[in-house]
Amino acid sequence: MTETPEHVLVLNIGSSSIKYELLDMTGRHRLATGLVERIGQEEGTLTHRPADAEPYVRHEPYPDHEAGMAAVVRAFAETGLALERLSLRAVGHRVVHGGARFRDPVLIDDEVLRTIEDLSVLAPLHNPGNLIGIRAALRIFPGIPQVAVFDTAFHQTLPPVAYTYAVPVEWAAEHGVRRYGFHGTSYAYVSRRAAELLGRDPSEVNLIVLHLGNGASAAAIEGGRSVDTSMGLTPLEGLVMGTRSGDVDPALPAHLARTAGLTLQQVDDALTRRSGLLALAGASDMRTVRAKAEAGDEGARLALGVYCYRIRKYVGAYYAVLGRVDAVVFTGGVGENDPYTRADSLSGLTRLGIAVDPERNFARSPAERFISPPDAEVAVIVVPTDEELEIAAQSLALVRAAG
Ligand SMILES: Nc1ncnc2c1ncn2[C@@H]1O[C@H](COP(=O)(O)OP(=O)(O)O)[C@@H](O)[C@H]1O
Ligand SMILES: CC(=O)OP(=O)(O)O
Ligand SMILES: [Mg+2]
Repeated sequence: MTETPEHVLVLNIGSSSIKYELLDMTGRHRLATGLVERIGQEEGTLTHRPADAEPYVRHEPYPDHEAGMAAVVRAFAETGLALERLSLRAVGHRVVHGGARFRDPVLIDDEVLRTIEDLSVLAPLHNPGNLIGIRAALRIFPGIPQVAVFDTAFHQTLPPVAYTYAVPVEWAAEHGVRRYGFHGTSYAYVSRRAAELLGRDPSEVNLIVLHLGNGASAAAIEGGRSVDTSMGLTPLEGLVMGTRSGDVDPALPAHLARTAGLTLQQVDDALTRRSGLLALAGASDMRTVRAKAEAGDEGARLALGVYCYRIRKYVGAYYAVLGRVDAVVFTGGVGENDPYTRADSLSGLTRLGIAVDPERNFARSPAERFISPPDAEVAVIVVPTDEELEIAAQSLALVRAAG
């Protein structure tokens, strides 16, 4: 018997880009992936990659997300995969900030849209783009269930001691001031895969997971549930990132207002868009930073030192939080591909049972793999994340449950 294919389109939309994947969830394989870049600029680029044909590339202006989405639909049609003929089961959207409201994926309606809009102030690099994309998709795919999958949802299990800031309590009640955490879709996927690789049920394993991409965060996962994570009220707290500072003294904005005359907006903008690797090394992309460091650039060397030192501090902290750690797991573009970051950030931790085997660590491979020595007390594992597959699976499960 041949099964009816179940197609899900996944959209991960930023302020000037649309990343998408079309998955056939029956066989769990990708039919196409793609990216529209530089939306709103004079010339944009669409790169569409069908699974079984040459990439389809277009250079043309995409004045807004609607135009970008229309170009995506066209790219599918011109490469022989008309979306309307596939009868999509769902469109799954990555939404970064869901506040305390969403523990699970939801079908998008006007009220959900309003809540995502209200939360935009807490994720200014992410939610506004997510919203524009959702609205465009609602118009382009009328009648197809649209599902929001939130980065914050997986961290709704954080205990009060981990999510409470020691600040005036009315800020929490009136302004939602607490820690939320992000990259949850990635943590859900990666922690389940890590448990499988360890041959144990997720409820039995304690993990420290390091999601190191453009945005970067760490999470302590106890028995499959997130109990602490390094991002907080917004995706600015915690580790050093491409353009974000991560942890700083909270007195910094007031200090700069008094001494440099900067406005709060200017400081916020600098900490979000002009800090991190970009500030210290002059580049936000890890590959460029590594190349500069190898060429002797002192700023790039310091940036890498600060980046890895911050990760090591969080690993130590989460070891203390968990008490027992079965594995440290690396994921995200940097975590999956940069053996130097993995080695540096776990150096000096042998007393905790954490070590990286140089040969395994430097072996080039895109696959899931152990990089700790064979007899290590704590496993160190690389697990390529797949947020799109997780979003598609969660979206389909919701649509099926909704009948
Ligand atoms: N081979 C590599 N070595 C070091 N860093 C890499 C490598 N490949 C990708 N990266 C880094 O991964 C980061 C992007 O991670 P990714 O998870 O793709 O980002 P995003 O958060 O946008 O999804 C960039 O800093 C990039 O330089
Ligand atoms: C929440 C977040 O930081 O996401 P990204 O890594 O995609 O920027
Ligand atoms: Mg990512």
